[in-house]
Amino acid sequence: MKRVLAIILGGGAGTRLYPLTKMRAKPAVPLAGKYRLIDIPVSNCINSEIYQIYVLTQFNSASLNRHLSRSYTFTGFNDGFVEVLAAQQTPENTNWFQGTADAVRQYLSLFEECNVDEFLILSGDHLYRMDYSKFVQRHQETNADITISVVPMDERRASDFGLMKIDSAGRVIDFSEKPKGDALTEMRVDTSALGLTPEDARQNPYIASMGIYVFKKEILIKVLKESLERTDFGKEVIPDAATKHNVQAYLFNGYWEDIGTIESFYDANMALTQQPLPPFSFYDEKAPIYTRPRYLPPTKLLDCNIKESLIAEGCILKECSINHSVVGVRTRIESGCLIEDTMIMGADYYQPLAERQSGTMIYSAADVPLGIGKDTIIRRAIIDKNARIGCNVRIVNKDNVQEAERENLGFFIRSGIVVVLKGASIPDEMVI
Ligand SMILES: Nc1ncnc2c1ncn2[C@@H]1O[C@H](COP(=O)(O)OP(=O)(O)O[C@H]2O[C@H](CO)[C@@H](O)[C@H](O)[C@H]2O)[C@@H](O)[C@H]1O
Repeated sequence: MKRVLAIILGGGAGTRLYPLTKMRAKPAVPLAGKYRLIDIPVSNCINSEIYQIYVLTQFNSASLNRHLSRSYTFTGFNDGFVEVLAAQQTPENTNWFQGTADAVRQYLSLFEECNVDEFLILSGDHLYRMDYSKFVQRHQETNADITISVVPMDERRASDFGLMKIDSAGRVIDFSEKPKGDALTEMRVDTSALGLTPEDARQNPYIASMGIYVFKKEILIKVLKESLERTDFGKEVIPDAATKHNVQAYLFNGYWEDIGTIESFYDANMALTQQPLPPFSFYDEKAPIYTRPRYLPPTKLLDCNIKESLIAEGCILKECSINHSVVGVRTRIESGCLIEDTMIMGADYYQPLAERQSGTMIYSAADVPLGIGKDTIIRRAIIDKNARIGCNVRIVNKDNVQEAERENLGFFIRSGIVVVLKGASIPDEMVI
């Protein structure tokens, strides 16, 4: 796939995943204990032999650059790269990216210079494994101007997506972005035409866009240059293109989740612990998900009771119970803790022993040692990196709150899930 350039949409203002995006660009949000969101589309590209990859982000965080430069260094024998392009002020443009199409438009002159035939536009917040070479091949075979990857969708979630109608040759003849009410019903189709069984077609009567596209190079340039007021692919560019160009649908058969909200991100991480078969597995020798090599020591488990959980490398876990949880790199959990239905992202460094011991007499929240202190109970939470959680803390959402912003206390509650902020200190005995 030498003649394909991948452009990954790495996130706008980052409000949907806030507070995980408080201190980092969305593609740098940690996933599954040792990866970051950006590892998914980048690994899919590498496994599909696409090595020229740009990542568009609204802001350029140090952790994203560090991660990409340490993870994806291609050898000098090919022209591969993974590079971040951040929204920037220029004399011609003083605005941030106004939407997905605008983000691509602002770097169009750079993309125009690339010696490729197709642009592959991807999202930075999806969990799936896909061979893009089949997607591109289908695009070429149908001589499409644009090809949209699609999945069948059920009634409950359909209005969160761009929906389409297609003709018998797979050509998109109508596209509606996130329709509601009558407009939603109007987009119902018989998906058995896509090869679904009658039962599956009844349960999934919509064709949803995955928000990932293959564009012929000249078509992307044309549609972005012809009407500058169109700033979003799903809302404006694609619906308009469907009336003028050969826009094709490519059916993706496999697990795919948009994990761009706190709830869907949490659910996707929890689903990784599902037994016997999680819907997505990081273990696939033929198509691995890559990340940064860290050379961490093996995890130490001292008399722990662990069920249906993922434990990353370099952790030290003492006499604790962990159930249905994801525990990230370098996590330290002291004795007597109970962790359930929780994602702990881990730590970026080990705290020196002397510093941890000085924390045995805790005078302020800042003195709480890194990790999770003795006898603490955590349920249905996300604990961001480098958090310091004291002893005998309860993070259980005791009042069953759905939404709360307690930034000064070190946590948020989003969709009933407690999110402890990166680097936050939660003092001994605190109950959330
Ligand atoms: N200003 C910006 N700069 C850089 N990146 C940005 C950006 N704004 C958003 N992004 C990124 O672009 C991707 C698409 O995000 P959007 O919020 O625009 O679309 P949404 O996911 O709602 O719908 C889209 O994806 C769903 C599938 O999830 C489709 O059904 C629907 O038609 C399609 O519009 C995400 O990865 C997001 O982080």
